[in-house]
Parts: sequence; C-alpha cells; structure tokens
Amino acid sequence: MSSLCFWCSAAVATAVALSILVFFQFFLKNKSPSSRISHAGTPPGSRGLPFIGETLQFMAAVNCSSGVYDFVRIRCLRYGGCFKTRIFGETHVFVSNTEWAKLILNDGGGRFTKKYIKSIVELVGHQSLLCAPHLHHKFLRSRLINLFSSCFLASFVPQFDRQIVETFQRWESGFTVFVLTEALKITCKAMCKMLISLEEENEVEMIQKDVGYVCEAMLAFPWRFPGTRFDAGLKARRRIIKKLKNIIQKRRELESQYEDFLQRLLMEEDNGEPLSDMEIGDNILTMLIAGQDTTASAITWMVKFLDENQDVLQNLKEEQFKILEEQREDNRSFLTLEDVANMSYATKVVKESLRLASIVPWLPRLILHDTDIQDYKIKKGWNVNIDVRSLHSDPSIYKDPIKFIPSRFDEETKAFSFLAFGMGGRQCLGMNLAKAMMLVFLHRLLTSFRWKVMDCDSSIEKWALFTKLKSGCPILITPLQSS
Ligand code: HEM
Repeated sequence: MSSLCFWCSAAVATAVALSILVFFQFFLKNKSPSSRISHAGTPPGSRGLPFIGETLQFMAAVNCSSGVYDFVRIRCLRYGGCFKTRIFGETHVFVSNTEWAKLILNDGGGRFTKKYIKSIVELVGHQSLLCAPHLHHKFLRSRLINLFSSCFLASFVPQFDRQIVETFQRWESGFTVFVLTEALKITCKAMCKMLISLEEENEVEMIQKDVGYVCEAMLAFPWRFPGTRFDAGLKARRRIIKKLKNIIQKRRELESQYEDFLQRLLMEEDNGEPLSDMEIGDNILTMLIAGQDTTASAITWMVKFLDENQDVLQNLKEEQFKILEEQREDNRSFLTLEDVANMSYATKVVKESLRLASIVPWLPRLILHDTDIQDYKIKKGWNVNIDVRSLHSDPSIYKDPIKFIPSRFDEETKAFSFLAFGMGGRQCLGMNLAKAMMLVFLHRLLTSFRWKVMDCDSSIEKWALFTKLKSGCPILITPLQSS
C-alpha cells in the first residue's frame, strides 16, 4: 500500500513537473520570438527550454515506434531543409541539400570534423576511428583501410556463403524465421571470425549480446546507476575490451599465426608506427558495432521490401537462378566475388533498400569555425547533421521516393544524393563488405526457399541508433526442393 502511495505521489509530481515544463515552453515560445524565429542569418528552429533545449522531445522520439528520426522529420516539415535545435545542451543544425552535403563531406577537416555525443564516445572508446580528431583519424584510417582490400573480399565471400548455406540447412519446412535475429547471428559470427578468429558458439553469442547492449546504450541518458541502459552498455564495453586485451596478449606471447584483422594489425607493428593495444581494442569494437546491427538491419528491410514488391522479386529470382546455374555448371559449391560482381539487378535492389531504409539517418559533424552555409550563419561549436533520410526521400532527386524501384539506379544518381554509407574521407570502411553480405544472403534466400513475410508492421525498434524493424520480419519458409 505504502509503495502504491509512493508511486501515486511520484506520478502526480511527475505530471505537475511536466505540466510546468510544457507551460514554460509554451510561454517561452510565444513570448520570445527569438526562440521561434531565426536569429539574423541563423537557421530557423526552436532552441527549446533553457539548459535542456528540446532534449525531452528528442528522448520521446527515441522511445517511440516511429523511431528517433521522427524528431527530425517533424521539424523538417515545420522549418524546411535547414533548421536548428538544442539537444543535450548543444546546438544542432540539420541540413538536407546535396550542395551542403558536398561542402561538408568534402571538407578535408578544416571547417568540419566528425562528432558524436559524449555518451557514444565513451561507449565506442576515445581511440575509435568514429571519434578521433582529424589527424588521428587520418592515421587510424590509413591502417584500417588496408584490411578491406579486394583480396580480403575475394576470400571472405565464399567463406560467408558457406556459413549461410550451413545456417539455412538447419531451417526446416514450415518454420517461421525472424530475419533480423538470424541476420544478427550470421553477421556477428562472420565479423568475429574475420576480426579475431573467434568461432566458439557461446563466445560469439556473448559478443553479440554485449554489442547489442552497447548499441542500445548509445541513445540512452548517460546515467551511470546500476540497472540503467547506459550502465549496462558501459559494462558490456568493458567485457568486450577485456576479452580483446586477453586475445592480444596471448597472440603476443605465443606468436601464433591467424589470418584475421587483428593479426594484420599486430603485424603492422613491423611497418612504421604501430597501433597501441587501446587503439586496436577500440577499433575492433568499433567495427563490431558499425558492422553488425547495420548490416543485419539492412538485410531485414530488404526482405520486407521484396515481399511487398513481388514484381521486383520475380526479376531478381531470374537473375539469381541464372547465377546458381552457372555455379553448378562450373562445379562450384560456393559463390565467388566474381559471382557477386555479376549480380547487377540485385546490386540495385541492395542500393534501393539502403535508400528507403536509411539505416544511418543522419551524419554528424562539428563546426570548427564560424561558417556560412548558403544564406545561414552556422557558429563554431555547433553540430551540423546531414539529414540523409530527407535527401533519400527528396522527390526532386528520386521520383516517387516512397516506392521501391531498384531500376531507378539504372541511371547515375545526382552527386551526394545517395549517402547510405556517407561519402568523402569518413565514408564507411565496410561498405563493400556490407554489400557483399547482403548480396550473398539474398542469393541463398531466393534460391533455397519460398518465403512469405508474416507480420507487415513497419514500426521501428525503440532506443535503436540504427533504423531497425521492430517486428524482426518473421518469414514462413518452405525449402524449394520440398515445394
Ligand atoms: C549496411 C551496412 C552499413 C551501413 C548502412 C553503414 C553506414 C555507415 C555510415 C553512414 C558511416 C558514417 C559515414 C559518415 O559519418 O560520414 C559509416 C562509418 C563506418 N562504418 Fe559502416 N555501414 C555499414 C556496414 C559496415 C561494416 C560491415 C563495417 C565493418 C566491418 C563498417 C565499418 C565502418 C567504420 C569503421 C566506419 C567509420 C569510418 C570513418 O570514420 O572513417 N560499416 N558506416
């Protein structure tokens, strides 16, 4: 009873506090034109309440089934393609224009640098490529980019294909399979092998869980109390880093040889300035985070879009069965990089899925000097976010933008209008790897099963940094041999 009273009082107190906040905000909005109408030359938009700005509205969007992007979408409709807001005590400008995207993404680090909120930096690590300042980023990227060579991809594709074939062999007729769950398992397993040669099932599962906790904590309030999302994310980060440190130490002691990214980074020690253990650890964790959820989400959306567009699916099947036939004629069991390069229609399906899903909805940068972006003055210390989702659904760039039309990529698109992987010096390092994983998954799904999506709900997973389908996309499968 007393606990009930406590919760009732707490609820009343919260309601009163919220009413005061809402009233306060309403009062400010209507009294002070400066909060609503743009300052001379700065972009339009509301900077919200003192100190907290529009953080409450942002967090409400994080916790809503239309996804965090709704916060941006609503303001974009209200103010247009360039607006400002205040979140977590900082001013953010969102821009959705190819010219501005070009200006920002082509900048060599003089006016703009990459910037994530502090909580994300703590989770991925200060030595991570994602957070490193310009010069350090250049050094780290020069080391990491070598790992993603076409030689590596050529050996990765058949390996990944084998892994998918083995997984699909366990899927039985009449099974309902959650594409997101399976894609997460598959991508995590592939990444663990590729990065650190980790194959033991329980250990891979633990890494997958921990990477999930880190991802979930990225948009959480940075509260460190036990039981909070952020605390769980930090603990998961510590477990992964501890594991990586142990593996690095063992490799150094035993001088064992592995063919994975970690080994290649350790061997770099012989050629110039080596990466420190912390740099190696933070960046292996970064690749796990950057590669796993994104690719699995992209696969899930692609399956959903194909189910909703049976004509596209039919065209795609024709291409994929031709490739299967060629494989059989050549007596090959697994796909090669060359097969993947020949999947021209599927490549457009992948691109169109990435456009429509916009897995990474905006690209964050920090402004290093006062800057004019066309008619607006953007101040040093502000954040500018390239609104990728808005660009991807701009009808002046993409005709019928809400429709799934892979053939729209028959023609070259306008520069800086397709930004699923970013562009310029910070472009996704795993872009070709991600595309290859999506294509191989697609090939095997189409040539092994008949399938039907069982839940058409398009709600977005709450608290997800990357646009993730909440339903997980359950599909009912029938193996083709038995149909
Ligand atoms: C469909 C899957 C993926 C999507 C949509 C995606 C998208 C992106 C985007 C938008 C960026 C940021 C670009 C910017 O801020 O300008 C990025 C960066 C990055 N991605 Fe990916 N990514 C995917 C898969 C992967 C994979 C598989 C890996 C590696 C294993 C990876 C590794 C990275 C890294 C290391 C960066 C940081 C690059 C830098 O700052 O220099 N990504 N990705």
